[in-house]
Amino acid sequence: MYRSPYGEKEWFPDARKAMGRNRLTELGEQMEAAEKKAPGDSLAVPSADQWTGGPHYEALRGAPRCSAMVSRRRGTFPGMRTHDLVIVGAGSGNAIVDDRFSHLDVAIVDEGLFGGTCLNRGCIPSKMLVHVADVADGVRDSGSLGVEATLRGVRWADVRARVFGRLDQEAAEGEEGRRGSPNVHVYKGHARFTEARTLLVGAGEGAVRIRGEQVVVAAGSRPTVPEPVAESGLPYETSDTIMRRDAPPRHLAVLGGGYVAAELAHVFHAAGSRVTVIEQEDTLLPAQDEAVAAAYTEIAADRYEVRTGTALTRVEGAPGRLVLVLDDGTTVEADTLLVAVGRIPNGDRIQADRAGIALHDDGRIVVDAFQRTTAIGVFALGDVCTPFPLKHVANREARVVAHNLLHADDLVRTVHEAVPAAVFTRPQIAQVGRTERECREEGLDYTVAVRRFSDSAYGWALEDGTGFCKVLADRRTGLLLGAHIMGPQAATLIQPLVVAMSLGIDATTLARTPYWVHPAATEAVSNALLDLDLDSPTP
Ligand SMILES: Cc1cc2nc3c(=O)[nH]c(=O)nc-3n(C[C@H](O)[C@H](O)[C@H](O)COP(=O)(O)OP(=O)(O)OC[C@H]3O[C@@H](n4cnc5c(N)ncnc54)[C@H](O)[C@@H]3O)c2cc1C
Ligand SMILES: NC(=O)c1ccc[n+]([C@@H]2O[C@H](COP(=O)([O-])OP(=O)(O)OC[C@H]3O[C@@H](n4cnc5c(N)ncnc54)[C@H](O)[C@@H]3O)[C@@H](O)[C@H]2O)c1
Repeated sequence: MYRSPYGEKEWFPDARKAMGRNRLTELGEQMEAAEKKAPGDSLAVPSADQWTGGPHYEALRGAPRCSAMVSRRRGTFPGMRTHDLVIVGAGSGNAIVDDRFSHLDVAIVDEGLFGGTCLNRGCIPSKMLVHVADVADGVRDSGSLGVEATLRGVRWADVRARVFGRLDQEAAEGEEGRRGSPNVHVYKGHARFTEARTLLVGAGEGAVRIRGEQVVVAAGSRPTVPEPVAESGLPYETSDTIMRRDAPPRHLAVLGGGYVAAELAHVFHAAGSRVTVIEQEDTLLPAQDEAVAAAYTEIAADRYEVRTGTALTRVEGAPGRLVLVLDDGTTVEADTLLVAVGRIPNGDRIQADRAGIALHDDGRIVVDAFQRTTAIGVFALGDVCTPFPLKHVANREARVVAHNLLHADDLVRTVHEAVPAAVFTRPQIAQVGRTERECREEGLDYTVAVRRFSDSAYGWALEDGTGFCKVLADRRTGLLLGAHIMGPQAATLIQPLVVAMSLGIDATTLARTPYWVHPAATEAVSNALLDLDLDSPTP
């Protein structure tokens, strides 16, 4: 008998019941043979032929019409509701359903607000607050431009009301819109699998069992809380909570020096908080290119108290008078602690094993290039599975899943090449492709060029002293390997470099073929490209 990768548990029990033992055994043997040939995570996912399009998938697609399933549809198992499609997670998962799905009976399940992390506690509120911080700091720094202006303060309560007044309304309207849709059923509650493509939503007497012919898991991720913080029993904030505070902290200690720390330290510093950032690595933003990490750490140290190369041992004190004890023997006293040390995918909260859905060691759901999990009929997308926990990636994966749900015989892949990212701090930071360290570690024959904003006319206008564009290219082909920008509007300036990397346009062609507006900040980009020392530059 076939033993699944999940131990004794049968891999697809309902299909097994519906189709009989032989076909499942055959499928299992094929998977075992594939695993022996090339072991690894990706092989835990059934091949395209096994999953869709092939004879096995056709048999499984037929499964709902088999007698066992039909009897369920007729209500042999009272309480079970069946749908053509069940989506767990109304963040990026909610974006799947459009007019193409109007012929299907769709269920959307969420235990929280529609719009998920991005709308309610992530990208959008943080960027709305960062813009306020940019304006406030712009006023503070305006003296260097010869403008006499004094910042009288940031009206936090008004800012918060404006930001969340708008976003809460968006979330509520998003849910109402779905509830009003004739083919969509909304379930509110925590969902976990009980068996293949079957979920229990909610708890206790109100719990509902639902089943999908196809299921999409878009359950996102949550902030990691390290043990010393959790065990202290003392209050702490995460990105989920801190943006909705009544007032900025007097002294905010931020544990972690990554994305969330860089953005929210900027927000609260601009709003009047004193800020201390604690990062276990030797620089802030340690995952960035070394030039960016070093430059940003220096800038941050001018504004905040920065403790790098040290980890938190324990939290003492009392609410509002926290004492963070660090492993270098020092302490930080603060009234508020923001925990910003990364996020955990929510795959561990859905009883994935009961549905035959495999997880990576880091908790992400295993998916193949078509976003298919190891369980037939179950897709995943976004933070719960992706190696790039970013909203534009979740959106792309949602588009791929939407297509693949409807076109089992013409699947499309998610391409994770040239994924850009931006840190919306002051100054902005953006990146695409490899860091210089990655180029070195991969032994690539690369060349690098750096152009400072202060070398271009627009940099003079900005009186910018810290911004730069760093580009890395393959010396022989001239193709870009990576790009890193720190400075005003870096998140926008990176885009031509993303386009070039995605479309295979070499650095010289990019610099010389299109016109670049003079005297715009983009000249720092075009000039960095022209500075590359390439073996065979195109004319
Ligand atoms: C502070 C912050 C700022 C960010 N800024 C940016 C940015 O500027 N740009 C960017 O690209 N990315 C940013 N991100 C990352 C981005 O928010 C995420 O990558 C993206 O929102 C993930 O989308 P998702 O659909 O995978 O998950 P989510 O949006 O988290 O959606 C998951 C949904 O599933 C629900 N759910 C989870 N488990 C269950 C369950 N068992 N049952 C029922 N419902 C469940 C949740 O309630 C949630 O609504 C930021 C993140 C944070 C925290
Ligand atoms: N602008 C954006 O796109 C944006 C903004 C915010 C968040 N995000 C997403 O959310 C994710 C989570 O953000 P984040 O800032 O929480 O994580 P992160 O991975 O960006 O940074 C976490 C930092 O905490 C440090 N760290 C870990 N444990 C620590 C400890 N015990 N003590 C001190 N330092 C510790 C790590 O070395 C790392 O530098 C990001 O990876 C990103 O995908 C994106």
